[in-house]
Amino acid sequence: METKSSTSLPAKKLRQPIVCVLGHVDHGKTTLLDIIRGTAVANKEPGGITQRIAATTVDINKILKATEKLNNKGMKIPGLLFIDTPGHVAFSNMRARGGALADIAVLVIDINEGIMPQTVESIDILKKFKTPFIIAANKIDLIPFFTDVKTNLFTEFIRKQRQEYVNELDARIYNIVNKLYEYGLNSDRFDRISDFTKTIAIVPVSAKKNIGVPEILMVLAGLAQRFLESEIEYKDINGHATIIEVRREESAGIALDAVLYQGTISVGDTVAVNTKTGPVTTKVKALFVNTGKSQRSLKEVETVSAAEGIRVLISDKLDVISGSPLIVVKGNMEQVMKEIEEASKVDIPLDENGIYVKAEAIGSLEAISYELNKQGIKIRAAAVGDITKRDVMDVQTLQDPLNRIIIGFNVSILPEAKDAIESSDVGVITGDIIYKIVEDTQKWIEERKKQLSQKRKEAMPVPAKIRILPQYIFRASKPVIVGIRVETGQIKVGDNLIRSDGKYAGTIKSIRNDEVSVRYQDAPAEVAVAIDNVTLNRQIFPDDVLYVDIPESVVKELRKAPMEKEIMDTLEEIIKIKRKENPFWGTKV
Ligand SMILES: Nc1nc2c(ncn2[C@@H]2O[C@H](COP(=O)(O)OP(=O)(O)OP(=O)(O)O)[C@@H](O)[C@H]2O)c(=O)[nH]1
Repeated sequence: METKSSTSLPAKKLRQPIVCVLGHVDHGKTTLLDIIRGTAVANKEPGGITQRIAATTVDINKILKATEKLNNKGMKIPGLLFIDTPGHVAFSNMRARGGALADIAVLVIDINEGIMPQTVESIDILKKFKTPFIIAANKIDLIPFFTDVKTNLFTEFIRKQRQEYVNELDARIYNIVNKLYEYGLNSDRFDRISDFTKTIAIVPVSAKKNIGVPEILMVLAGLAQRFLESEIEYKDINGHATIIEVRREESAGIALDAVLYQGTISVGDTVAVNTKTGPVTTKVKALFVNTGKSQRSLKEVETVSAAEGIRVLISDKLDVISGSPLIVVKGNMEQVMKEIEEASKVDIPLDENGIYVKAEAIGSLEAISYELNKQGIKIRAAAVGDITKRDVMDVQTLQDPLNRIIIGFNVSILPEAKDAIESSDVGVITGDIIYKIVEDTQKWIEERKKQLSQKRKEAMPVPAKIRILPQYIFRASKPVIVGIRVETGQIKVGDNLIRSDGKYAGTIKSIRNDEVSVRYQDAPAEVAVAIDNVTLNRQIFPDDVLYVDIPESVVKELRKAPMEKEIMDTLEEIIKIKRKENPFWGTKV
């Protein structure tokens, strides 16, 4: 028998773990969330959901009741707080303590469709934030041989299914398990897991038929209190919240819908928030929370403790940035301001040669940038906000035509920017689905590369740099035939070559790419070329770097109609070579 000694620590007071639901479009995030929150009915009423604030509590008593037939002993959490906006973009926009606001997540996967692009994006984001998650394998009612059973428990439901159904279900689960393994994740059906720290739990559910929700609650609660105890310990400190939505209400002024994730907030408190012009303080005029009973009305309160969805009426008309923190100031102004600035920093690797990205909030800016980077697309600048005329004008002046593109994720194009776009060669791609934007951007870049190459063919010589590949020497003279790598620019039949000391290095007689004779070849590529008027190991050598000779007469023109950055860099290298002999080379018209 366990006896409590007088020295044992008092049990930690836990706050509700904050839960976010993520997943691919149409896999059932909203339906599942509705069932869990018990808001399915309210949601169908017009405007029903709009009256609610940011997050919904599922009380521990409700959880205990739903899971009473399962082994639900020892639940210490006061409930679960579900963020009302599902999706990985919302998830990454909601920050707290330099990480994600949500302590834990439910990744919804349509069991019949498996892993889809937004499932992968969700996994990427969950990994990045190190957020523990479980998988709701949804739509199990669409699996062949399904028999409707009047129960909400998956555990009971599965016992009453035919063997054919059980096999079909397992086959689908193993599909998911195998696919997740490719992403470096170990997973299994929740009732076959012994160590939840090492294996991600897959809970089969039907949101539509309300099967498996008790198990979802059970696994979530167990996971949270076992592995997140330090994170979800309630601390009696100044209130910390994350703003989810900023409402500008004519009569009441500015209302901030937020999730209070730590400490306490009261009417009359001074709070710090981030605005478009930097962090400022204001006062709490009024506070509201969701009422437990009706889904449609709010309750005015004097004070609230974490974790809770709150609406904060503030006393000043401020341009508050959503996704940013709201922190109660209690004689620690400097530290609070620092915390707010820290939370507003954007963490995106930038490159001076890259594209421009805009998004509605810092989190989504990072999410889209991460996915673009993953595809090798570099980013020059990233900012929060709609696409303005100024953005278009700035991008228009960039040297490299491949950088003249603006990506807008969940933002609008302002009217005057639209005119500017029409009268420029700036490409604009907007949307609200990350993988579509990434695909469209790749297409745009390919298309522009083609156009540029086409233009080059029609016009003047293009600066290019090639390297002879010593392992592909086919003939040493009359003509030299060697394999080369076109490193930058474009070579064409008839181009004269020079060495890096400026000496003549022959003329390209022919180009073969994969057994096919071509007149032009763009970088990057490896091709065979025949070079006239030189002998290998006399004027040119294996491993030599050679350049296409550019007539002085076209230098100015090339600079006026700039091409991709790497080609312009090659032009500069050629100019340097030429200037060793003639310091004024390329300065004349
Ligand atoms: N048969 C079946 N249909 C389901 C189930 N869950 C959701 N659906 C249906 O799937 C469709 C998409 O469900 P949603 O809940 O809107 O999916 P979502 O992931 O929130 O979609 P977005 O908000 O568009 O990203 C709807 O038609 C639902 O009725 C389920 O368990 N079984």
